[in-house]
Amino acid sequence: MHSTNDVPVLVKRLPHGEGLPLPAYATHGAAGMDVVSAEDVTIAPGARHAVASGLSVAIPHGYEIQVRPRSGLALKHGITVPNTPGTIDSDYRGELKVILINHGSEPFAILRGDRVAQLVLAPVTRGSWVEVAELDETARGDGGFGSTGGVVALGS
Ligand SMILES: O=c1ccn([C@H]2C[C@H](O)[C@@H](COP(=O)(O)OP(=O)(O)OP(=O)(O)O)O2)c(=O)[nH]1
Repeated sequence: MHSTNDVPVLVKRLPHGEGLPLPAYATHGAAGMDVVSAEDVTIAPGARHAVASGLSVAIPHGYEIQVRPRSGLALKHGITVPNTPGTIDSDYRGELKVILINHGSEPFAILRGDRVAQLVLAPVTRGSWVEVAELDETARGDGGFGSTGGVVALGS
């Protein structure tokens, strides 16, 4: 594997992606690269759309790309990624798409070139199952789903 600070990712522009900027980090410390839309589309309130990026990629084995929402769009317009984080597999060669849902009350117009989401390159740890008849005991046991306490403000 390459240094986790600079992992080359092969990217191919599709015909409808010509002329658009590649996904890019907006600042030196940004975790995600902003990705732009390759299409004009309006998402009605409550509707979903797989937004074209105009790109296909070949991520090195051992990595994935996570498609995450942009907080500004979420806060101001209710636009988010319903499958967040979307998973781009290292063996996927189709077009990278950004699934967006409009939780707002107004139609949301996207213009070609608008930054719609961010892409986070991340290492993947794969596991393998070890099947056993019994698991070890712990103090938590089967407690979950709020077993350690609720929300103070709600008195629960
Ligand atoms: O936000 C996303 C999520 C997925 N994909 C592409 C890349 C990914 O590698 C492929 C499959 O995604 P996923 O495994 O999440 O989809 P699935 O519904 O399980 O379909 P499949 O049976 O094709 O794996 O679709 C995107 O372009 N954008």
